[in-house]
Amino acid sequence: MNEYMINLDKVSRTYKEKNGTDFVALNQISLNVKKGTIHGLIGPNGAGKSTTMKILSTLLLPSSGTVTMKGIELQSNLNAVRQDINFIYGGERDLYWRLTARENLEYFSALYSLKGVEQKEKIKELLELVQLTDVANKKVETYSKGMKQRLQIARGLLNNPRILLLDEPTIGLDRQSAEEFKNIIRHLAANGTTILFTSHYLEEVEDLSDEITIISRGEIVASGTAQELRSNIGKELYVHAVVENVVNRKQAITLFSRYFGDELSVEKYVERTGNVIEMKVSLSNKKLDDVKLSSFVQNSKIREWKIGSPSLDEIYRYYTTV
Ligand SMILES: Nc1ncnc2c1ncn2[C@@H]1O[C@H](COP(=O)(O)OP(=O)(O)OP(=O)(O)O)[C@@H](O)[C@H]1O
Repeated sequence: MNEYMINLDKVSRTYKEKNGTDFVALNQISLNVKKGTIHGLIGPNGAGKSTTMKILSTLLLPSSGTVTMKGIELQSNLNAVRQDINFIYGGERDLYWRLTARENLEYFSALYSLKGVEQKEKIKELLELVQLTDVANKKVETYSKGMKQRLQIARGLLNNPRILLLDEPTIGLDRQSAEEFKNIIRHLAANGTTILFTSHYLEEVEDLSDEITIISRGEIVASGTAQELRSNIGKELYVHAVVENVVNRKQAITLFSRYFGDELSVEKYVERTGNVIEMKVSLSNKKLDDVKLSSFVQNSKIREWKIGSPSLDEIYRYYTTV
């Protein structure tokens, strides 16, 4: 049996631009999401996240490549796949504000042919899960953003989906509402639902995801657990230094190289503001000696430095900074 609930194999998607030319929004992306895991998809604006989510939620067909969900090839089995997936977009779309939460769920459950006792039971169960039982008979327009978003989850679970796709689900939520939302997501994954979500909140992505994929300009640039992404770029050491009075990037790198020689393996992320160069370098030598490092710091023009593992934000910038 395929352990992957979502599998994209060399999937591309092209959009026609107004001037008639083709724009490649996704370029041969391959991605696997294991059953019962939470997978975060991150990338800059325009990277192709929503396009990926739309393809998986069957709203958009890929231009080429193969999409397999729960072991079934998507393109020729749309109905079979649709039964077992659902998607939730962030923001406040997809709900009828003049209706109560219960009425919304009754309406949407009818679309899945749920009726009678079965429908009643399902709605009761979901209202409890998202903690809206007490306000179930109030109009949605009186709800806070967090409550609306929890109702969206309930809506998205009406068909007992085995795969849940969430596009920026916590957008606009305050910390506490986002926390409540994440707890529901964790609960669902623990019960076997496979979850793929996009977000621009990297802290949240790291907190929630079993695996993370970084997409940039329509291509997947990294994928794995946060730990794997970390070790891919930084081995054990990661130096963040602010270098002053250095004329250019090359000279800043030379400063590091003079001390660390071949151990200096990556110097991709460098930002310059005035005459301060902020650089993050990974060093291949895991047992970097403290004496060597402090002598380096004293003798160079480094103003601040710290050693540690790269944060997801640093990993993200490393992979998405051109
Ligand atoms: N219908 C369309 N027609 C033409 N180009 C499109 C269309 N939809 C998306 N694009 C382009 O495809 C690229 C990928 O868009 P997509 O919405 O998938 O990115 P995204 O990663 O979700 O970005 P964001 O974080 O801003 O939501 C962008 O350059 C976008 O302008």
